[in-house]
Amino acid sequence: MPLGQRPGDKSESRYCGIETEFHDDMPQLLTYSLSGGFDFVVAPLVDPSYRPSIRNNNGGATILPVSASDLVLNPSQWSSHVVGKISSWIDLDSDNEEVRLDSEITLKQEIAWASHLSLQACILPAPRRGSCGNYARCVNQILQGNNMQLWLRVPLEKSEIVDGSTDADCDLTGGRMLDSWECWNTFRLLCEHHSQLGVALDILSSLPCNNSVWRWFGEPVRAAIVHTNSFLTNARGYPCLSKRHQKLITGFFNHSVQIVISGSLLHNIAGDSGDEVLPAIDDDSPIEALPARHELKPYLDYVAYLYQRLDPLPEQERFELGYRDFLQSPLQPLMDNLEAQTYETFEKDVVKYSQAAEETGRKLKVYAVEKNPNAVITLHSLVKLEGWEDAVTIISSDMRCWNAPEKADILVSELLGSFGDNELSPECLDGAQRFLKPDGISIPSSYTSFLQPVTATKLYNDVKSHKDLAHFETAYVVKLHRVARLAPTLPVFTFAHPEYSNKGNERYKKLRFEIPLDTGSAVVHGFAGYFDATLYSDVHLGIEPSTLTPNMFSWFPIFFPLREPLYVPRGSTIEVHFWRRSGATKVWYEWCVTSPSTSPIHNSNGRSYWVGL
Ligand SMILES: C[S@@+](CC[C@H](N)C(=O)[O-])C[C@H]1O[C@@H](n2cnc3c(N)ncnc32)[C@H](O)[C@@H]1O
Repeated sequence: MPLGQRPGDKSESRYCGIETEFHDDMPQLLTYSLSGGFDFVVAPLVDPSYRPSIRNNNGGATILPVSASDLVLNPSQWSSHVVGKISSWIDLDSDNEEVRLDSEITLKQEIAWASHLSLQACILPAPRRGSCGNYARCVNQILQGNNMQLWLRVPLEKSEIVDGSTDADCDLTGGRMLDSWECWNTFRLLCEHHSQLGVALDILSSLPCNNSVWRWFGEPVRAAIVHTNSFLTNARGYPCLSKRHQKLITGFFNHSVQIVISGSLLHNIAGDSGDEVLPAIDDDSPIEALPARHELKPYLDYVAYLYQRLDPLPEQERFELGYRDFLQSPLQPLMDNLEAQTYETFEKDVVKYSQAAEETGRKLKVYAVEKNPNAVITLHSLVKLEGWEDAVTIISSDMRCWNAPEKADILVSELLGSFGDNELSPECLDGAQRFLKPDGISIPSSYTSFLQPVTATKLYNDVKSHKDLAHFETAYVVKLHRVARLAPTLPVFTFAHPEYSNKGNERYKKLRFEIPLDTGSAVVHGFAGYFDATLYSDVHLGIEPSTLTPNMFSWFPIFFPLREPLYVPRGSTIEVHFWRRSGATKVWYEWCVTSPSTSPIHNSNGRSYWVGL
């Protein structure tokens, strides 16, 4: 039973699961959990006392002691209501060879059984030590030949590094406090960022600082396992969460992370009779109705309350849902001719036009210069429709080569891309300023691009799926959602108009991003880009996050990927170089990183991505 109705939210985060112990009557366990309101169980599939070597020592091939025959549920019930929990005793990096071998056999058997049952995902136990090479090798091997999602369990815990400690062979459950993100990062590096490898975060009573927590939102976190001991008690004795926990859970809802309740009942709620009878999962199910007041229902109710309390998604967000983290090629309005439906989308963005609208009280004479012959036809119809024939003259020409019959007071243009100058506004306006009076002005009068480093596993995997260099050296327009912004933006290139100096439009900028110390270490998959434009005087318009113009949807951010994810140790500075370069027929960007490690120069000579002049 989903947590509630939220218009537009079709994401996984509507569902809440429960972690259970091994139970040899899976149908009963499932009925109890589902009729208690949970949507799925995270359950061990095999008896935890099972050890392959003991079976072998006994000399007989016994069958795997599983929690239930596959026949007790149909495949769609298994798939939608059960997430497999791999035996937590396994230790693939143990010094004890027997434990190690038993662990490997068990892991493979359990995943094979889970695949047979059609489960969508299994949760892997947290690595027991910092050095987890053999565990990762086995998981990586499984990932090569299986469609199953594997979610590595890691605690969301404090990230202070004890002086002098090393990662190697440090017991994660022991006294020294390690950053659990490091453990995850090592594991996924060993597994080459496999797209089916995700994270299940254990949420405990204490939370690390905000920066450390929020870096997880760029990682493939699939489940948040909230322990009953992280709940506080309200005045009526019911479970509730601290403000910080509430904010975190809301963040999970917004990022399609499923909540799983784990642990035992720690709240003594007076008056809960527990004698309700609820129906079984569906009519043709073999599962019988049972007395079903689940003892952890108060925790579920509280999570549902947090979900239902969320504001409805604003209409714009709903409209943009399908674009979230979806890579698009930037438009090339100069080289290509835009289509009617692209213009239609632009024109729906009222905010963009109202920012520039001005009541002059003067009679205006307008030359509308458009190089797209198809758009020119539309413009003629529009002028007729509006009765503007006396005021507007339509010119079908490229502004760079049109010979204006008279000079203008104001040059109004709309040539900006997500990164400001990336649709070649500088080149077009330089060409057009010939027909501006010496004291004439341009709207916009200037624009600046901005960049910031981001963790964006989903985008990285999407770029990587093309299996070529060119896609790693291309900029994409994308509605960023599952990303962690690791530092405030920094300005990159500024262009002002009219521009009478001869400095040209090539640019170079070196940027240094300081990652806050309390973030801990992080990984950078690329750089998010934005722009801010000064239209005139103090009127601005843009998508730079700290100053963005509300309710505007014409521009999503731009994303410049890195060929290899950049590991950024705690307290590091990221040094990035960006170039805007041009040739006879094209303009392009090149970029690289020189600290904390060095990347190749991306898109050298515009070999992979360029904008046509
Ligand atoms: C971003 S669109 C403007 C959309 C328009 N404001 C609307 O809402 O429909 C940029 C327009 O400028 C035109 N354009 C780009 N470069 C040009 C140039 N050098 N000369 C004339 N028109 C140009 C494109 O064909 C396109 O129609």
